Amino acid sequence: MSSLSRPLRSVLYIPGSKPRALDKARGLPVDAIIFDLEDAVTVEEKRAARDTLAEALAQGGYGARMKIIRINGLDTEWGAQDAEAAAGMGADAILLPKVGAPGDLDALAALTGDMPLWAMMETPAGMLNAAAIAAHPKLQGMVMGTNDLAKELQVRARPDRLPMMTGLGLCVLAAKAHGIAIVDGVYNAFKDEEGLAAECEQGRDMGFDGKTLIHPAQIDVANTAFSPSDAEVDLARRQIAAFDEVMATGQGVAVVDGRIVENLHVATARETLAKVEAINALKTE
Ligand SMILES: CC(C)(COP(=O)(O)OP(=O)(O)OC[C@H]1O[C@@H](n2cnc3c(N)ncnc32)[C@H](O)[C@@H]1OP(=O)(O)O)[C@@H](O)C(=O)NCCC(=O)NCCSC(=O)C[C@H](O)C(=O)O
Ligand SMILES: [Mg+2]
Repeated sequence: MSSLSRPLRSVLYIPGSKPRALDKARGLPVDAIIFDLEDAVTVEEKRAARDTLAEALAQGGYGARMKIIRINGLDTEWGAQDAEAAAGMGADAILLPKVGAPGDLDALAALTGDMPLWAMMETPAGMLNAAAIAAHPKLQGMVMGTNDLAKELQVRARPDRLPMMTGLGLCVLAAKAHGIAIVDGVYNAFKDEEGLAAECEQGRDMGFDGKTLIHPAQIDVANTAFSPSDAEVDLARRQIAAFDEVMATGQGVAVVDGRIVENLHVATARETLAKVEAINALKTE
């Protein structure tokens, strides 16, 4: 399944250094896991985390969840060895932090061969170069790094994320223009369900495929927010049925709930139903 066709509602970071969390993740209802060797791992644990992670992945048990390994930057003492090791761990993709330009991905690809790549979008240069980064032939997905971005931009945290909007919007545009996946940044207050739900809804409305998470308590909120609601599914079915009906009479526009339905709306409706099917398929795998 390509990154675009698989559900990415909930994407959980797991520190590669924590065997208990690595084990727990085997039973968590997440769509994807980011096995982290970067910020969630202390300097002292960096090398050992690589081995701990390799063991956990060799043992398996992560089912249909997408497996992404976040390595350290290639400008660090661990990056190159992380990249070479990660390429052999059976993951679905390798995620490079702080991507500023397509050349950063070329450097990674030279170490990881045919592995699909993902990019952390979390620097001002990354925002300005988002379109060129998204166009990289090996790139299959982007992850917003809103903590690093806030630090670099020296902005204040606000519930409406206004200071982030330009960057978030540029990255969504870039990902959509190049047909790759894009996942929103983390919500740090992991015990604040209401705040998380509001931020998930904002991300969903902006076109993100899902949310990156830091704690299991955040999974249900993200899965709900990024799944089509019952009302959306019902509307999609009625739009398709109404459009089929008018088409049979030689017309190209139907009306449902007082709004026009044309072939582009039917395409969106079909995507909604396909998403539900993909989510259900994940549950049964
Ligand atoms: C935030 C935490 C440090 C909290 O940990 P802890 O105090 O252990 O939480 P709990 O006691 O509530 O944990 C309950 C059980 O859940 C397991 N657990 C906790 N977190 C995870 C997880 N992420 N994945 C899997 N399992 C998890 C615990 O092991 C407990 O299990 P059990 O003992 O069996 O009951 C901790 O949640 C944590 O470390 N989270 C990850 C932090 C992280 O990954 N940070 C880096 C990513 S964020 C980032 O870098 C984004 C980006 O780059 C940017 O710039 O924005
Ligand atoms: Mg970061």
